Amino acid sequence: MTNTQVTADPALSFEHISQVYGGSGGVERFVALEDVSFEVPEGQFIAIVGASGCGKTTLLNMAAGLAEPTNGTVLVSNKPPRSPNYDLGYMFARDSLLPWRTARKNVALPLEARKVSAAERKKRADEMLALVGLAGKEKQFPAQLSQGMRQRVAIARTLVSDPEMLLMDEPFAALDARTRLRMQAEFLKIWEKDVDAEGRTRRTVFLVTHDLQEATVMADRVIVMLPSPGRIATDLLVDLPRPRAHLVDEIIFTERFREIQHELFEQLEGAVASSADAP
Ligand SMILES: Nc1ncnc2c1ncn2[C@@H]1O[C@H](COP(=O)(O)OP(=O)(O)OP(=O)(O)O)[C@@H](O)[C@H]1O
Repeated sequence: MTNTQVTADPALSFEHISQVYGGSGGVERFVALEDVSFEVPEGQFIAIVGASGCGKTTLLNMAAGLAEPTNGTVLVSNKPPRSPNYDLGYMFARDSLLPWRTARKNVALPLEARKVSAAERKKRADEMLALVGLAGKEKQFPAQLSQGMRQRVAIARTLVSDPEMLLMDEPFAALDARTRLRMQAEFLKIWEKDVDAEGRTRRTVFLVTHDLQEATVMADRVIVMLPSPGRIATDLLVDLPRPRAHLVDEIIFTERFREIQHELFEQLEGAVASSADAP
């Protein structure tokens, strides 16, 4: 089940990436990433899991054009990453909504940067809010919404500009377990519906998470990383049915789900054990 898929035209590619901090001026040398290579085909949902400090966010920042590797090449749609890149959508743990803006105006924010007209912004923001089940809440401020609702506003904002790729860093980490599972299902419902003429999902997703269940429930493929130095331990295809948004509550109790969790957990545990053994 190890994934060795290489496509002619990947949405995202990391080639022999290393990231080294310090090593001069008395600052101790620290290898954050060592020879990390993988490609993400267009439309794939990939999750990166691993212990704290193994370089997950650094990889995401490289894709966003916010960090440059010490060595190696990162390509986004076959081009060097750039920032800002309006073809990318971002989602983080904290919903990062602006408290002084209504739900509608928060969702419309990425469209302002693109100079979309006010009327069109309102129309598209309201459509997205309806899609995430928040019709009628357009004029509410974040403080007037529940945490789950605020996260839905954040999903709507991420998708409103129709980005080709989504970069998500612990997007549901701030939610309680029940709400998290519901938001994962709601996100999948929208993402799985968004297909091309051949029925393939259109949008590539790069998800960084600590949560093995979240990775397995949502992704097509999971990469487990080891820390010190950050490197790939395993690369696993998740052969659970798609679409699975409507199955999320059942899938987590299936035998196959448990097997995948077990395999990922063993890799992660191995990582923890090997770093504990290190001098
Ligand atoms: N500017 C920097 N200078 C020195 N070390 C850094 C710098 N940025 C990141 N690091 C180190 O690089 C390693 C990887 O960081 P990164 O944030 O990518 O890890 P992560 O896997 O996302 O961790 P977490 O799950 O805790 O968010 C960490 O050990 C971090 O301390």
